[in-house]
Amino acid sequence: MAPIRTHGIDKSLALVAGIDSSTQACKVVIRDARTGRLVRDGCASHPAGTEVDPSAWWAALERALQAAGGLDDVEAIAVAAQQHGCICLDEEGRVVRPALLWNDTRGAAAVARLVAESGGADAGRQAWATAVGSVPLAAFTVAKLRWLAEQEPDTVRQTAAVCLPHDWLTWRLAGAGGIERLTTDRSDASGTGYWSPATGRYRSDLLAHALGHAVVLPKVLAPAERAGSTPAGAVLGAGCGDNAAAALGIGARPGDVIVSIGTSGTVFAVADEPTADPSGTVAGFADAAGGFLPLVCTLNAARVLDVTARLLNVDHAGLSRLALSAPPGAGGLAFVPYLEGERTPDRPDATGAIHGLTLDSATPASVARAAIEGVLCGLADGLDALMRQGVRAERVFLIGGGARSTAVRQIAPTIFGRPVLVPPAGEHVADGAARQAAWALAGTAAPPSWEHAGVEQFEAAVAPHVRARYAQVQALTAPRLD
Ligand SMILES: Nc1ncnc2c1ncn2[C@@H]1O[C@H](COP(=O)(O)OP(=O)(O)O)[C@@H](O)[C@H]1O
Ligand SMILES: O=C(CO)[C@@H](O)[C@H](O)COP(=O)(O)O
Repeated sequence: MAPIRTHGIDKSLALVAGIDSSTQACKVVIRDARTGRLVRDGCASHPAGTEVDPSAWWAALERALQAAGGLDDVEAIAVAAQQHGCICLDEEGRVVRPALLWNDTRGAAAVARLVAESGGADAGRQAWATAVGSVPLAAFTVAKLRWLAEQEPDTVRQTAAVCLPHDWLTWRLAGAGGIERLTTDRSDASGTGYWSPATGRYRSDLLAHALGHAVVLPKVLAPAERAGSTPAGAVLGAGCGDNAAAALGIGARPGDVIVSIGTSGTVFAVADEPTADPSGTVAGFADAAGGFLPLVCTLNAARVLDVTARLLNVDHAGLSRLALSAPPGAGGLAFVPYLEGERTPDRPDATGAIHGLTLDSATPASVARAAIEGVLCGLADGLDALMRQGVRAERVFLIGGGARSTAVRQIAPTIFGRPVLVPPAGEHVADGAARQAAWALAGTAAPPSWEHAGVEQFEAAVAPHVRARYAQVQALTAPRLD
């Protein structure tokens, strides 16, 4: 193993950087590699939209790094990023078209056809779950490739390599080079739809069938393996998907379930065994520590809270106050939050709805409470689906931007029917990437044990009528007009 570069200072002061290139923003934390102590941080926003030129992510990374004081004294770096995003590169490593993101639902029909080609809809779902641990939906990279094959033959002709946001940023940090130098990790590879967490191998045949020809794919690195180094000599960790990074960031262990309310809503568990759910509800992902990360993802989470606050002309604190002033169940109001279509359940063309309006329930407080309850009910359905896959849920953590909301913290246990643990507000995804960087730097068998500040536990009486009401109306939504 290469000796740790210490720049002539005490080895215990080695710094590592963790990057979270998520949907809405790029966040950087710089931490002490040994203790995990936060030294400095930075953030920069990303453009809106479901397709984004990766150069915008690079520009945001540069701004976030500058805000975080740069990398000159940093020994190792790792990048976590939004999963699934499809970046097509040509032979020279040039980006062929803007990346298609996880929340771009245009490939829904194309991927349904792809799945059905494996023996019909039901047999196809079983075949894909067996092959790659997941039934691909519009979010998956393979769905985007199939959509491109149907819609953009020129793009497909130019495409020589396909990679994900964290792969591309890591490759750029390493100074780019040829497409054969691209790397990824198990967690992000498992979101492509053409890599199997159970076998640890690509299914390049499935990719070639979707796209129409074979391409260069990033080498899949082990959790603590190095992806290379920056031109300045800092070690590059393998990087990972943002959900896997969050698990590493909060030090989750088997038996833990994490509910994240970010741009996406996710419910996922650290597990010792892979899953293969033929219904397509649970994605059978890998984690960033050598295990597995069965996951349910919804398209509508923190931004539902953003938009409801805007609708009610309040800020997030105001939304919390309003929501907590209404009773559980919001006087019969149920908010189905499918504002961007939905991934779980698979309803890409759905819109949102508010049901149960009466003269009494039509109040800002009821709308605020119903919006929060609606987001949480979708995630509670996800937790149930995980448990049907045999996942243990001994502790439930709540993280992501939405977990900063007092109302979300207090209402969550009424919906999940169990206490929820909330770590101190922070950038848990970037923290996980930083911990992975420290692991790659140390070259040890296990990641460094960083101290985690105390979690806060929220408990409340379960309100089963809220989920019952939501279940009654959840399918009653209008399709999009466009
Ligand atoms: N106090 C709060 N209450 C509710 N939502 C919040 C609060 N603070 C931030 N958010 C929302 O959380 C989201 C960002 O969460 P984050 O987990 O960082 O998302 P991502 O990783 O997808 O970029 C934004 O939509 C933001 O408006
Ligand atoms: O698609 C998924 C998981 O399968 C999303 O969780 C993305 O990884 C985006 O994450 P955020 O930007 O919401 O953190």
